[in-house]
Amino acid sequence: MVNFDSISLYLPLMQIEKKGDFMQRLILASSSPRRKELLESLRLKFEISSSDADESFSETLSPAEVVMELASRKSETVAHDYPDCFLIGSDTVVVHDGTILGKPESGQEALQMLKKLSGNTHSVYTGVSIISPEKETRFYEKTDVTFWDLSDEEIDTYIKSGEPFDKAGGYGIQGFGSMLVKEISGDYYTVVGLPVSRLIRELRKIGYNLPY
Ligand SMILES: Cc1cn([C@H]2C[C@H](O)[C@@H](COP(=O)(O)OP(=O)(O)OP(=O)(O)O)O2)c(=O)[nH]c1=O
Repeated sequence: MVNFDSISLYLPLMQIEKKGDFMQRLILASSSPRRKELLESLRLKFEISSSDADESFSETLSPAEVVMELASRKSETVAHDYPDCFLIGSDTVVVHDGTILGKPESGQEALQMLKKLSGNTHSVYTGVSIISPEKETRFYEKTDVTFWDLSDEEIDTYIKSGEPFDKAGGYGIQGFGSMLVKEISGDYYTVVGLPVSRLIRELRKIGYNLPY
């Protein structure tokens, strides 16, 4: 004799379990339009939650530690709103001659930064934190960027374009700032703010179901 009550209870549970397998939610904890575009390029479904994490850091940390620490703060800030999800936080800094350069807050600061970077090689560090339902994974990537010798006029024109102000080191390699760059060594996407090919490998390792 078949017990219909137990079947009707059992079936919906199976469906929920199966749905759960597919529906791992991916959240990008960022207000950066670049990071959104880069994650879109991976053809993954994700949601955005901007994080208002404090971005101050201790001078005793290395650049790699700084970017991973700030990336963690960003993913942790939104984690309580998204239990059981996969959350990504990321942070980028420029390092010139041992000094960490964040985003310039004025034209004067942008000028100082770009003068330092002119004719020299600097490193761009991007840290990533992924919080999965089980654990947190952190990593960073570093890319070296060499600038041409820049004239005062070039720097002035670039600052007047407005591009430096929301970008670490005061430039954007993906925009008008491309004219400043002579060569790079490392992943281009680390400079733009999200090392996507490493990210995809780390997501796979921690059990995120990729569609490919
Ligand atoms: C060097 C460089 C940086 N950047 C950007 C990447 C980052 O968005 C920004 C560094 O600031 P971040 O603090 O890393 O990021 P953010 O404030 O823009 O976004 P959120 O914290 O919400 O994720 O600089 C470029 O877009 N191009 C470049 O060539």
